[in-house]
Amino acid sequence: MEVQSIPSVRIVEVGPRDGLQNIQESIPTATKLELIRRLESTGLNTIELTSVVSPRVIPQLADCRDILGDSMVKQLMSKSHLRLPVLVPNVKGLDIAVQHGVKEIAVFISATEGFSKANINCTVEQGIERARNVASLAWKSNIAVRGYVSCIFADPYNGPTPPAAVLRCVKELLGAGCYEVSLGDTLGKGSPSNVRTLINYLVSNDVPLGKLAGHFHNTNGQAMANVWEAYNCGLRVFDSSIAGLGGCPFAKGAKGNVASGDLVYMFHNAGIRTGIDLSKLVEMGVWIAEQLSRPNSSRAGTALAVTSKAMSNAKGKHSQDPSLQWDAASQTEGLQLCRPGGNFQIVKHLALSLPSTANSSAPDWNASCARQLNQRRPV
Ligand SMILES: CC(C)(COP(=O)([O-])OP(=O)([O-])OC[C@H]1O[C@@H](n2cnc3c(N)ncnc32)[C@H](O)[C@@H]1OP(=O)([O-])[O-])[C@@H](O)C(=O)NCCC(=O)NCCSC(=O)C[C@@](C)(O)CC(=O)[O-]
Repeated sequence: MEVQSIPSVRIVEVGPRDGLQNIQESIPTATKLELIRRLESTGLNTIELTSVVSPRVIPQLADCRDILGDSMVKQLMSKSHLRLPVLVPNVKGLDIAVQHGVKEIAVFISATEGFSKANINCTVEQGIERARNVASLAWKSNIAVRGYVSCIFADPYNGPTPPAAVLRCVKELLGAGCYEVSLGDTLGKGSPSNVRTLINYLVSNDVPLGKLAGHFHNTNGQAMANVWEAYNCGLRVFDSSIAGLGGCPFAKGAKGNVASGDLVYMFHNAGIRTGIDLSKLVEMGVWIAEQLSRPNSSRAGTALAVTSKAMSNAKGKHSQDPSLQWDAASQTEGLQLCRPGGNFQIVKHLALSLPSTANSSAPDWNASCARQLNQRRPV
Protein backbone atom coordinates (compact mmCIF):
# COMPACT_ATOMS: atom_id res chain seq x y z
CA MET A 1 0.00 0.00 0.00
CA GLU A 2 1.34 3.42 -0.88
CA VAL A 3 2.02 5.52 2.22
CA GLN A 4 1.17 9.17 1.66
CA SER A 5 3.40 11.60 3.52
CA ILE A 6 1.82 14.55 5.30
CA PRO A 7 2.42 17.74 3.31
CA SER A 8 4.51 20.34 5.07
CA VAL A 9 5.84 23.85 4.62
CA ARG A 10 8.75 25.76 6.14
CA ILE A 11 7.99 29.13 7.66
CA VAL A 12 10.76 31.72 7.74
CA GLU A 13 10.03 34.11 10.60
CA VAL A 14 11.29 37.57 9.66
CA GLY A 15 9.79 39.44 12.64
CA PRO A 16 13.04 40.33 14.44
CA ARG A 17 14.43 41.88 11.22
CA ASP A 18 11.73 42.94 8.73
CA GLY A 19 9.15 43.21 11.52
CA LEU A 20 11.14 45.72 13.54
CA GLN A 21 13.38 47.55 11.02
CA ASN A 22 10.91 50.30 10.17
CA ILE A 23 9.66 51.10 13.68
CA GLN A 24 10.70 54.60 14.66
CA GLU A 25 10.63 54.29 18.46
CA SER A 26 13.73 52.60 19.81
CA ILE A 27 13.01 49.07 20.96
CA PRO A 28 15.17 47.79 23.83
CA THR A 29 17.66 45.12 22.80
CA ALA A 30 16.34 42.96 25.65
CA THR A 31 12.87 42.97 24.04
CA LYS A 32 14.36 41.89 20.70
CA LEU A 33 16.24 39.07 22.40
CA GLU A 34 13.14 37.96 24.25
CA LEU A 35 11.27 38.03 20.93
CA ILE A 36 13.86 35.72 19.37
CA ARG A 37 13.82 33.39 22.39
CA ARG A 38 10.03 33.13 22.40
CA LEU A 39 9.86 32.64 18.62
CA GLU A 40 12.22 29.72 18.87
CA SER A 41 10.13 28.18 21.63
CA THR A 42 7.13 27.98 19.25
CA GLY A 43 8.93 25.41 17.12
CA LEU A 44 9.95 27.80 14.34
CA ASN A 45 13.17 26.51 12.87
CA THR A 46 14.06 29.48 10.68
CA ILE A 47 14.24 32.93 12.25
CA GLU A 48 15.91 35.94 10.65
CA LEU A 49 17.71 37.44 13.61
CA THR A 50 18.57 40.97 12.50
CA SER A 51 20.43 42.81 9.75
CA VAL A 52 23.94 44.21 9.63
CA VAL A 53 23.32 47.34 7.56
CA SER A 54 24.15 51.00 7.80
CA PRO A 55 22.83 52.25 11.16
CA ARG A 56 22.10 55.59 9.51
CA VAL A 57 19.69 53.91 7.11
CA ILE A 58 18.12 51.48 9.61
CA PRO A 59 18.74 52.90 13.10
CA GLN A 60 16.40 50.39 14.73
CA LEU A 61 18.81 47.53 14.06
CA ALA A 62 21.98 49.38 15.04
CA ASP A 63 22.23 46.99 18.00
CA CYS A 64 22.87 44.02 15.68
CA ARG A 65 26.24 43.29 17.32
CA ASP A 66 24.58 43.08 20.74
CA ILE A 67 21.99 40.70 19.35
CA LEU A 68 24.55 38.49 17.64
CA GLY A 69 26.91 38.57 20.63
CA ASP A 70 24.24 37.59 23.18
CA SER A 71 24.77 34.27 24.95
CA MET A 72 21.21 33.04 24.35
CA VAL A 73 21.55 33.77 20.61
CA LYS A 74 24.94 32.03 20.59
CA GLN A 75 23.29 29.01 22.16
CA LEU A 76 20.58 29.02 19.48
CA MET A 77 23.27 29.28 16.80
CA SER A 78 24.82 26.09 18.15
CA LYS A 79 21.62 24.11 17.51
CA SER A 80 22.08 22.34 14.23
CA HIS A 81 18.35 22.11 13.38
CA LEU A 82 17.93 25.91 13.40
CA ARG A 83 18.54 28.28 10.51
CA LEU A 84 19.17 31.82 11.79
CA PRO A 85 19.93 34.03 8.79
CA VAL A 86 21.19 37.59 9.15
CA LEU A 87 20.53 40.12 6.38
CA VAL A 88 23.71 41.68 4.97
CA PRO A 89 24.08 44.12 2.04
CA ASN A 90 27.85 44.10 1.55
CA VAL A 91 31.23 42.72 2.59
CA LYS A 92 31.30 44.93 5.68
CA GLY A 93 28.06 43.32 6.85
CA LEU A 94 29.40 39.87 6.08
CA ASP A 95 32.61 40.52 8.05
CA ILE A 96 30.62 41.54 11.12
CA ALA A 97 28.39 38.49 10.75
CA VAL A 98 31.43 36.20 10.45
CA GLN A 99 33.02 37.77 13.55
CA HIS A 100 29.89 36.83 15.49
CA GLY A 101 29.77 33.23 14.35
CA VAL A 102 26.75 33.60 12.06
CA LYS A 103 26.13 30.44 10.03
CA GLU A 104 23.70 31.84 7.49
CA ILE A 105 23.26 35.20 5.80
CA ALA A 106 20.68 36.63 3.42
CA VAL A 107 21.67 38.89 0.55
CA PHE A 108 19.11 41.16 -1.07
CA ILE A 109 18.73 42.87 -4.42
CA SER A 110 15.89 44.61 -6.18
CA ALA A 111 14.51 43.69 -9.58
CA THR A 112 13.99 47.41 -10.18
CA GLU A 113 16.28 50.42 -10.37
CA GLY A 114 14.30 52.88 -8.25
CA PHE A 115 14.10 50.70 -5.15
CA SER A 116 17.68 49.48 -5.60
CA LYS A 117 18.99 53.04 -5.57
CA ALA A 118 16.86 54.05 -2.58
CA ASN A 119 17.43 50.91 -0.52
CA ILE A 120 21.05 49.97 -1.14
CA ASN A 121 22.35 53.00 -3.03
CA CYS A 122 23.37 51.22 -6.21
CA THR A 123 22.02 50.04 -9.57
CA VAL A 124 20.49 46.59 -10.04
CA GLU A 125 23.67 45.52 -11.85
CA GLN A 126 25.89 46.74 -8.99
CA GLY A 127 23.56 45.08 -6.48
CA ILE A 128 23.93 41.75 -8.27
CA GLU A 129 27.70 42.16 -8.36
CA ARG A 130 27.81 42.90 -4.62
CA ALA A 131 25.55 39.97 -3.78
CA ARG A 132 27.72 37.67 -5.91
CA ASN A 133 30.84 38.84 -4.14
CA VAL A 134 29.32 38.51 -0.66
CA ALA A 135 27.92 35.06 -1.45
CA SER A 136 31.22 33.77 -2.76
CA LEU A 137 33.07 35.02 0.35
CA ALA A 138 30.38 33.55 2.58
CA TRP A 139 30.70 30.13 0.99
CA LYS A 140 34.44 30.22 1.63
CA SER A 141 33.64 30.70 5.33
CA ASN A 142 31.14 27.84 5.26
CA ILE A 143 28.19 30.20 5.61
CA ALA A 144 24.92 29.35 3.88
CA VAL A 145 23.37 32.08 1.73
CA ARG A 146 19.72 32.86 1.17
CA GLY A 147 18.66 35.49 -1.38
CA TYR A 148 15.87 38.04 -1.71
CA VAL A 149 14.58 39.73 -4.83
CA SER A 150 12.49 42.78 -3.94
CA CYS A 151 9.75 44.50 -5.91
CA ILE A 152 8.66 41.40 -7.83
CA PHE A 153 5.39 43.05 -8.91
CA ALA A 154 5.92 46.77 -8.53
CA ASP A 155 8.44 49.40 -7.53
CA PRO A 156 7.50 52.55 -5.58
CA TYR A 157 9.35 54.75 -8.08
CA ASN A 158 9.19 52.82 -11.37
CA GLY A 159 5.72 51.21 -11.34
CA PRO A 160 5.04 47.64 -12.51
CA THR A 161 7.98 45.24 -12.67
CA PRO A 162 8.61 43.24 -15.87
CA PRO A 163 8.74 39.48 -15.01
CA ALA A 164 11.95 39.21 -17.06
CA ALA A 165 13.66 41.52 -14.53
CA VAL A 166 12.65 39.18 -11.71
CA LEU A 167 13.84 36.13 -13.66
CA ARG A 168 17.22 37.69 -14.23
CA CYS A 169 17.70 38.45 -10.51
CA VAL A 170 16.52 35.01 -9.39
CA LYS A 171 18.93 33.32 -11.79
CA GLU A 172 21.80 35.57 -10.73
CA LEU A 173 21.22 34.79 -7.06
CA LEU A 174 20.94 31.06 -7.65
CA GLY A 175 24.05 31.23 -9.82
CA ALA A 176 25.82 33.06 -6.98
CA GLY A 177 25.13 30.09 -4.69
CA CYS A 178 21.96 31.07 -2.83
CA TYR A 179 20.28 27.86 -1.72
CA GLU A 180 16.90 29.56 -2.00
CA VAL A 181 15.53 32.84 -3.33
CA SER A 182 12.66 34.59 -1.63
CA LEU A 183 10.34 36.49 -3.96
CA GLY A 184 9.56 39.80 -2.25
CA ASP A 185 6.31 41.61 -2.96
CA THR A 186 7.77 44.58 -1.13
CA LEU A 187 4.83 46.89 -1.77
CA GLY A 188 2.14 44.26 -1.31
CA LYS A 189 0.66 45.06 -4.72
CA GLY A 190 0.35 41.53 -6.06
CA SER A 191 -2.73 39.37 -6.09
CA PRO A 192 -3.10 35.62 -6.73
CA SER A 193 -3.29 35.89 -10.52
CA ASN A 194 0.01 37.83 -10.53
CA VAL A 195 1.55 35.20 -8.27
CA ARG A 196 0.52 32.34 -10.55
CA THR A 197 1.66 34.14 -13.70
CA LEU A 198 5.06 34.96 -12.22
CA ILE A 199 5.71 31.51 -10.77
CA ASN A 200 4.68 29.82 -14.02
CA TYR A 201 6.94 32.17 -15.92
CA LEU A 202 9.93 31.47 -13.66
CA VAL A 203 9.38 27.72 -13.80
CA SER A 204 8.96 27.73 -17.56
CA ASN A 205 12.35 29.44 -17.67
CA ASP A 206 14.03 26.63 -15.72
CA VAL A 207 13.88 28.02 -12.20
CA PRO A 208 13.33 25.04 -9.87
CA LEU A 209 10.24 25.47 -7.67
CA GLY A 210 12.13 24.00 -4.73
CA LYS A 211 14.51 26.96 -4.80
CA LEU A 212 11.80 29.59 -4.38
CA ALA A 213 10.16 31.09 -1.30
CA GLY A 214 7.32 33.61 -1.03
CA HIS A 215 7.59 36.91 0.87
CA PHE A 216 4.30 38.76 0.71
CA HIS A 217 3.43 42.09 2.31
CA ASN A 218 -0.21 42.65 3.14
CA THR A 219 -0.82 46.20 1.92
CA ASN A 220 -3.91 45.32 -0.11
CA GLY A 221 -5.04 42.38 2.03
CA GLN A 222 -3.83 39.88 -0.56
CA ALA A 223 -0.94 38.30 1.30
CA MET A 224 -2.76 35.19 2.57
CA ALA A 225 -4.39 34.59 -0.80
CA ASN A 226 -0.99 35.02 -2.41
CA VAL A 227 0.58 32.48 -0.08
CA TRP A 228 -2.18 29.98 -0.82
CA GLU A 229 -1.86 30.51 -4.55
CA ALA A 230 1.91 30.13 -4.35
CA TYR A 231 1.43 26.94 -2.32
CA ASN A 232 -0.87 25.58 -5.01
CA CYS A 233 1.73 26.48 -7.61
CA GLY A 234 4.21 24.32 -5.67
CA LEU A 235 6.08 26.70 -3.31
CA ARG A 236 6.79 25.22 0.12
CA VAL A 237 8.67 28.00 1.91
CA PHE A 238 7.03 31.20 3.10
CA ASP A 239 8.31 34.24 4.97
CA SER A 240 6.05 35.74 7.60
CA SER A 241 6.22 38.00 10.59
CA ILE A 242 4.81 37.70 14.08
CA ALA A 243 1.72 39.90 14.55
CA GLY A 244 2.04 40.93 10.88
CA LEU A 245 4.81 43.43 11.68
CA GLY A 246 7.04 44.64 8.91
CA GLY A 247 7.95 47.25 6.36
CA CYS A 248 10.82 49.06 4.74
CA PRO A 249 11.54 52.81 4.93
CA PHE A 250 11.85 52.88 1.14
CA ALA A 251 8.50 51.22 0.48
CA LYS A 252 6.30 54.04 1.75
CA GLY A 253 2.72 53.07 2.43
CA ALA A 254 3.43 49.35 2.32
CA LYS A 255 2.05 47.33 5.20
CA GLY A 256 3.57 44.50 7.22
CA ASN A 257 4.35 40.97 6.19
CA VAL A 258 1.76 38.25 6.14
CA ALA A 259 1.19 37.40 9.81
CA SER A 260 2.79 34.18 11.05
CA GLY A 261 -0.31 33.27 13.09
CA ASP A 262 -2.61 33.57 10.07
CA LEU A 263 -0.28 31.48 7.95
CA VAL A 264 0.06 28.70 10.50
CA TYR A 265 -3.70 28.71 11.16
CA MET A 266 -4.41 28.36 7.44
CA PHE A 267 -1.88 25.60 6.85
CA HIS A 268 -2.91 23.58 9.91
CA ASN A 269 -6.55 23.77 8.89
CA ALA A 270 -5.57 22.43 5.49
CA GLY A 271 -3.73 19.50 7.11
CA ILE A 272 -0.36 20.94 6.16
CA ARG A 273 2.34 20.62 8.77
CA THR A 274 4.43 23.60 9.90
CA GLY A 275 6.08 22.19 13.03
CA ILE A 276 4.88 25.28 14.90
CA ASP A 277 2.78 25.39 18.07
CA LEU A 278 -0.04 27.74 17.07
CA SER A 279 -1.17 28.46 20.63
CA LYS A 280 2.35 29.58 21.60
CA LEU A 281 2.53 31.70 18.45
CA VAL A 282 -0.77 33.33 19.39
CA GLU A 283 0.56 34.18 22.87
CA MET A 284 3.67 35.61 21.28
CA GLY A 285 1.67 37.82 18.94
CA VAL A 286 -0.23 39.27 21.90
CA TRP A 287 3.01 39.73 23.83
CA ILE A 288 4.95 41.56 21.10
CA ALA A 289 1.97 43.78 20.19
CA GLU A 290 1.80 44.82 23.86
CA GLN A 291 5.55 45.41 24.07
CA LEU A 292 5.50 47.63 20.98
CA SER A 293 2.11 49.24 21.78
CA ARG A 294 0.93 48.26 18.31
CA PRO A 295 -2.11 46.42 17.11
CA ASN A 296 -1.70 42.73 16.43
CA SER A 297 -2.33 42.42 12.69
CA SER A 298 -2.84 38.68 12.81
CA ARG A 299 -6.59 38.08 12.43
CA ALA A 300 -6.40 34.45 13.51
CA GLY A 301 -3.98 35.38 16.30
CA THR A 302 -6.33 38.03 17.67
CA ALA A 303 -9.41 35.83 17.45
CA LEU A 304 -7.71 32.83 19.04
CA ALA A 305 -6.28 35.00 21.82
CA VAL A 306 -9.77 36.29 22.67
CA THR A 307 -11.20 32.76 22.75
CA SER A 308 -8.36 31.43 24.86
CA LYS A 309 -8.70 34.34 27.32
CA ALA A 310 -12.45 33.78 27.61
CA MET A 311 -11.90 30.08 28.25
CA SER A 312 -9.26 30.61 30.90
CA ASN A 313 -11.42 33.30 32.58
CA ALA A 314 -14.34 30.87 32.68
CA LYS A 315 -12.10 28.14 34.10
CA GLY A 316 -10.74 30.48 36.77
CA LYS A 317 -14.25 31.63 37.67
CA HIS A 318 -15.49 28.06 38.02
CA SER A 319 -12.69 27.14 40.36
CA GLN A 320 -13.13 30.28 42.53
CA ASP A 321 -16.90 30.79 42.60
CA PRO A 322 -18.33 28.82 45.58
CA SER A 323 -21.74 28.69 43.92
CA LEU A 324 -20.20 26.59 41.15
CA GLN A 325 -18.55 24.05 43.42
CA TRP A 326 -20.76 21.00 43.48
CA ASP A 327 -21.33 19.09 46.70
CA ALA A 328 -23.21 15.84 47.07
CA ALA A 329 -26.46 16.82 48.81
CA SER A 330 -27.89 13.38 49.27
CA GLN A 331 -27.34 9.97 47.87
CA THR A 332 -29.42 6.82 47.70
CA GLU A 333 -28.80 3.85 45.50
CA GLY A 334 -28.91 5.04 41.91
CA LEU A 335 -29.55 8.67 42.71
CA GLN A 336 -27.14 11.39 43.66
CA LEU A 337 -28.35 14.92 44.19
CA CYS A 338 -25.74 17.65 43.93
CA ARG A 339 -25.98 21.25 44.96
CA PRO A 340 -23.90 24.27 44.04
CA GLY A 341 -21.91 25.81 46.92
CA GLY A 342 -23.90 26.31 50.11
CA ASN A 343 -27.01 27.69 48.45
CA PHE A 344 -29.62 25.08 47.81
CA GLN A 345 -32.37 27.50 46.83
CA ILE A 346 -31.56 27.04 43.17
CA VAL A 347 -30.93 23.48 42.16
CA LYS A 348 -28.53 23.92 39.30
CA HIS A 349 -27.59 20.40 38.60
CA LEU A 350 -28.97 16.98 39.13
CA ALA A 351 -26.76 14.06 38.40
CA LEU A 352 -28.74 10.89 37.95
CA SER A 353 -27.21 7.50 37.63
CA LEU A 354 -29.65 4.82 36.73
CA PRO A 355 -29.43 1.61 38.73
CA SER A 356 -28.17 -1.36 36.79
CA THR A 357 -31.54 -3.04 37.34
CA ALA A 358 -33.38 0.00 36.03
CA ASN A 359 -36.29 -1.86 34.52
CA SER A 360 -37.23 -3.98 37.50
CA SER A 361 -36.70 -1.32 40.13
CA ALA A 362 -37.92 1.70 38.17
CA PRO A 363 -40.94 2.39 40.44
CA ASP A 364 -38.68 2.35 43.56
CA TRP A 365 -36.14 4.54 41.88
CA ASN A 366 -38.77 7.07 40.75
CA ALA A 367 -40.17 7.21 44.26
CA SER A 368 -36.71 7.79 45.71
CA CYS A 369 -36.06 10.54 43.20
CA ALA A 370 -39.35 12.29 43.93
CA ARG A 371 -38.75 12.01 47.71
CA GLN A 372 -35.35 13.64 47.50
CA LEU A 373 -36.53 16.45 45.23
CA ASN A 374 -39.51 17.13 47.44
CA GLN A 375 -37.27 17.29 50.49
CA ARG A 376 -34.93 19.66 48.69
CA ARG A 377 -37.45 21.71 46.78
CA PRO A 378 -36.30 25.38 46.48
CA VAL A 379 -38.12 27.70 48.89
C1 LIG B 1 24.01 49.15 1.47
C2 LIG B 1 24.36 50.44 2.20
C3 LIG B 1 25.35 50.17 3.30
C4 LIG B 1 24.98 51.36 1.19
O1 LIG B 1 25.09 52.68 1.71
P1 LIG B 1 26.27 53.63 1.24
O2 LIG B 1 26.04 54.94 1.90
O3 LIG B 1 26.38 53.60 -0.22
O4 LIG B 1 27.49 52.83 1.87
P2 LIG B 1 28.94 53.21 2.25
O5 LIG B 1 29.77 52.02 1.98
O6 LIG B 1 29.33 54.51 1.61
O7 LIG B 1 28.87 53.43 3.84
C5 LIG B 1 28.11 54.45 4.44
C6 LIG B 1 28.19 54.28 5.95
O8 LIG B 1 27.53 53.08 6.34
C7 LIG B 1 28.44 52.20 7.00
N1 LIG B 1 28.17 50.86 6.57
C8 LIG B 1 28.22 50.39 5.32
N2 LIG B 1 27.86 49.10 5.32
C9 LIG B 1 27.59 48.76 6.58
C10 LIG B 1 27.18 47.58 7.18
N3 LIG B 1 26.94 46.47 6.48
N4 LIG B 1 26.99 47.57 8.49
C11 LIG B 1 27.20 48.66 9.24
N5 LIG B 1 27.58 49.84 8.71
C12 LIG B 1 27.79 49.87 7.38
C13 LIG B 1 29.82 52.65 6.55
O9 LIG B 1 30.77 52.26 7.49
C14 LIG B 1 29.62 54.12 6.48
O10 LIG B 1 29.63 54.66 7.79
P3 LIG B 1 30.28 56.09 8.11
O11 LIG B 1 31.72 55.96 7.69
O12 LIG B 1 29.53 57.08 7.24
O13 LIG B 1 30.05 56.25 9.58
C15 LIG B 1 23.09 51.10 2.78
O14 LIG B 1 22.30 51.59 1.75
C16 LIG B 1 22.30 50.14 3.60
O15 LIG B 1 22.73 49.76 4.68
N6 LIG B 1 21.14 49.74 3.12
C17 LIG B 1 20.30 48.74 3.82
C18 LIG B 1 18.87 49.16 3.73
C19 LIG B 1 18.00 48.13 4.42
O16 LIG B 1 18.42 47.46 5.34
N7 LIG B 1 16.75 48.08 3.97
C20 LIG B 1 15.77 47.15 4.53
C21 LIG B 1 16.05 45.74 4.19
S1 LIG B 1 15.58 45.26 2.54
C22 LIG B 1 13.94 44.84 2.69
O17 LIG B 1 13.32 45.12 3.69
C23 LIG B 1 13.27 44.05 1.60
C24 LIG B 1 13.16 42.57 1.95
C25 LIG B 1 14.52 41.93 2.03
O18 LIG B 1 12.54 42.41 3.21
C26 LIG B 1 12.34 41.81 0.91
C27 LIG B 1 11.12 42.55 0.42
O19 LIG B 1 10.20 42.85 1.21
O20 LIG B 1 11.10 42.84 -0.77
